[in-house]
Amino acid sequence: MEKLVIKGGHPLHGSVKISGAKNSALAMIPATLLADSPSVLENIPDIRDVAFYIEVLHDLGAVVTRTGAEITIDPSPIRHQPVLSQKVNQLRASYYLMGVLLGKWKEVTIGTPGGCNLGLRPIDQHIKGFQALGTKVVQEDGVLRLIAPKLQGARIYLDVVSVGATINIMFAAACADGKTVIENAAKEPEVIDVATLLSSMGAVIKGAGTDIIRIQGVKRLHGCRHTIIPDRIEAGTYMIAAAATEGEVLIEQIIPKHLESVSAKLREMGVQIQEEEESIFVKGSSRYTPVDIKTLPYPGFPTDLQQPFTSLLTRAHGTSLVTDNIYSSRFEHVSQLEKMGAKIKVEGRTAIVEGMIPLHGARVHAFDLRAGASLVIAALMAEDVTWITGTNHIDRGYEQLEQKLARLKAEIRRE
Ligand SMILES: CC(=O)N[C@H]1[C@@H](OP(=O)(O)OP(=O)(O)OC[C@H]2O[C@@H](n3ccc(=O)[nH]c3=O)[C@H](O)[C@@H]2O)O[C@H](CO)[C@@H](O)[C@@H]1O
Ligand SMILES: C=C(OP(=O)(O)O)C(=O)O
Repeated sequence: MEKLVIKGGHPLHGSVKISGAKNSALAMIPATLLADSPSVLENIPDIRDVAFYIEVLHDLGAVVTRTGAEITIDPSPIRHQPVLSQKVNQLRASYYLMGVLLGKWKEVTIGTPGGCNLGLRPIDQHIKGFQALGTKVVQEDGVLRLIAPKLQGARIYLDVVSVGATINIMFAAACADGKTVIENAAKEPEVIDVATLLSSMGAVIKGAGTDIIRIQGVKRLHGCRHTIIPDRIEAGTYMIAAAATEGEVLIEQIIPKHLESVSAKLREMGVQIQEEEESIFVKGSSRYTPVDIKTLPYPGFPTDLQQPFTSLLTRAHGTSLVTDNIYSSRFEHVSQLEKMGAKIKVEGRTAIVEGMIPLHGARVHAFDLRAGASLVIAALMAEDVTWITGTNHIDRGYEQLEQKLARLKAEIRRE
């Protein structure tokens, strides 16, 4: 089984360039199918989820060409057919094909989406939105069939703040007749990024980045060129890793504003954070104050950095609490961190993390993407060697992880 082998105890030093945002890319790749001419997406991250999505588009008949971090997607040869491949079940963001293909053909038959196993991940708010736009939904044997003889704009209130539902409804609404209003919409930077792409394609969208988004449907969308925003979760992971190893790292090609909640928590612990226009310099320390983390929709602390942050908290001088308000059972990393010596107790949706615990190397497994990131950070902190399996999860979301870390003077290799 493929594994990452990490010999810890080296402070990270140097600079790291952050790739394009996974969660923008995974919405934009399908979004290009809404157009009637080719689109070019720049700053596409070289990660497994993107490769998978490109394969799904190939299977549908689109022509996708890739040159470095740029992909061109020509949707014109795409055929109307059910999307039932295994790939759909392995990719959370395959749910975006619902909104896109519904917008394009007013009908879609699709397998249920996969992605990280974080406990229950319902898509009832996506469905509620499609239904409000006039869609009939039938679910049987793990397959969803959505049919809308006509998509009609509507007022939709989301019961939970959902990134996926907000974006998916924007896709269908961009092609509906009349005006749609999404209330209690997600405000994540990736939602704004996708709205910007759709606007460049000819859609009429106002309010992205606030909790009320207004979409005026249009008859046709055309191809465009768009540069994806930097991945704030990848950036946050390197910030945490720098702090955890008492390192000094310049995180480049980022939007510091997107990381305010992470910078604030690191500062509260005693990490030095210096923000520039497009970079953040992180300087670790040998003494950290314990802090409490509560994950919330943006601009709150992101759930996707909760697991990596937990590894750092094992170094704090006291006990910290980590509460995940988005995914109540996102604690698959805890049993593995315990193998490395961590003392963490999970009570409901809260992990109680004991500090001042030196971690040691062990054989551990990444059960999901960010659990993998948390184990990599723990391994960088540990004195001796750690073997991490489950690299397929880590590769879903981190471009060239071992190369980037090796450039920061980490001792890491893939076997
Ligand atoms: C591909 C992608 O962009 N993934 C991100 C996206 O996932 P995803 O879009 O799946 O996450 P959501 O924002 O939809 O989920 C937020 C919360 O709402 C709940 N919910 C969501 C939809 C729904 O119909 N019903 C419902 O109850 C979820 O179970 C969760 O508790 O946002 C999450 C929250 O920031 C991130 O962790 C993921 O990295
Ligand atoms: C949960 C995540 O991804 P996905 O929604 O694609 O499973 C993540 O990026 O941490």
